[in-house]
Amino acid sequence: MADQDIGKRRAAEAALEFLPQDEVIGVGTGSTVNFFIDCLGALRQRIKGAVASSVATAERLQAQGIDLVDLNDAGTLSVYIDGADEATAHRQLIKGGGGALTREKIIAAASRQFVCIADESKRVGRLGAFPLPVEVIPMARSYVAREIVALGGRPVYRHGFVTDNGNIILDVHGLDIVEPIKLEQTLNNIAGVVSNGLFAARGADVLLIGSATGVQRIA
Ligand SMILES: O=C[C@H](O)[C@H](O)[C@H](O)COP(=O)(O)O
Repeated sequence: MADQDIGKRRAAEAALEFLPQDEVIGVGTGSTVNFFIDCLGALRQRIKGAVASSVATAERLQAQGIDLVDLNDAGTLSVYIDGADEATAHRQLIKGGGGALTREKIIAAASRQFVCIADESKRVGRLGAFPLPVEVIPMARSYVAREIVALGGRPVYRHGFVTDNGNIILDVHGLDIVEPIKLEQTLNNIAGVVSNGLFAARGADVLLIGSATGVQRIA
């Protein structure tokens, strides 16, 4: 197994410590979370079920025999486990490489604790080298792209990709993100933007960084 996958798996295994007893948990999307779901299968009796942040995650959870729960029926979740594309020591994140950012942000907001799992390649000093995903209502694509250019970004349309919500993604390159909370709000205020991949105002509560040598916990 490649070192990056070893790091993902170690972080995923470390997140099992945060599993509550007899409660519904939130589960994110991506290759790191897939390691977590695979471990969760053996512990499925311990939880009541899971709220999935994507169709792909829902299918993988079901394959492990884990009951799916609609967020509207779940109330506040005690814990949400998800990965990231970039993470800082302040636990601020870029997410959405897999296009699941909006449902991820909703579930994170509805959870008391957000545990982020990532391999060490995701750790950055400053956010923005990874193109920032922005989910946009299809008819607003050109308008939103122009507004993003005015902010200094270079939006690239993710061709052929439709989110689980029926929207499109603009991946924004060239942003040097000095004030992540401010930029997160500014992007959200553009008409037609559904959400963006900055998890800054509400970052992770716990960050588990896995590597070939172990897991670093940042809380
Ligand atoms: O939309 C996808 C999610 O935000 C993922 O958590 C993120 O892209 C990280 O994915 P991976 O674990 O595959 O690197």
